Amino acid sequence: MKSIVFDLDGTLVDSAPDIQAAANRMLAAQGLDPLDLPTIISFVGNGLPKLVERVMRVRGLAPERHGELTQVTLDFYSRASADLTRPYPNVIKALETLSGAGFALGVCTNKPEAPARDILCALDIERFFGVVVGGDSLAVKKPDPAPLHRAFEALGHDARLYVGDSEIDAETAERAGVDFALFTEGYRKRPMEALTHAFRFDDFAALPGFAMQCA
Ligand SMILES: O=C(O)COP(=O)(O)O
Ligand SMILES: [Mg+2]
Repeated sequence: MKSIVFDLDGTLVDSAPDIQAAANRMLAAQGLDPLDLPTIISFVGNGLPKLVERVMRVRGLAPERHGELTQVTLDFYSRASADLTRPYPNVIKALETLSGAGFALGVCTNKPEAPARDILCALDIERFFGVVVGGDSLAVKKPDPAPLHRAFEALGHDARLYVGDSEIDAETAERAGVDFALFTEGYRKRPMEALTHAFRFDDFAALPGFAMQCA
């Protein structure tokens, strides 16, 4: 039976509004103007430390303060990681269908593991997942294939599918040697044709049919 691992931000959940709120609270604490949602979305993908680095660069903050301001942003985010974050339409139904059909499910995200787990719990979808690998769970992050390998190893099945929304996810799947399904409504920057994928979908209602056909 097949195992399926999901990316989190821009794939299972639209989380950018809470990420934006945390980044803007950090900026406000420095007396700086907020950033709009499209700008924040363009900074998501390589994990929270990288997002803070990008926010600092556009607001002219000294790079030496990166460690401190990453912690400030993470503290704000940890206190409110699921206030505005919602699953995309039909995500919960798809997870129910897939787990009911015997698929082993997991999460591999570049978001730090603690807020990733908090979000899954707050949205009551943690029960579907046998493993959660975060951006700080290992020494390396996606697009290094190690976090994805770790997730699939924990699920313990051979046939493998990774579901994600970004160029980072497509590259990670390619380097890990697993099939990739692209959710087209997330935070991708390049045209969907530019990303290697076995399947693409704009509605989670379409995913179980594809997964079952290749299981
Ligand atoms: O936290 C990020 O920057 C990206 O997270 P994701 O890997 O779940 O898309
Ligand atoms: Mg993503």
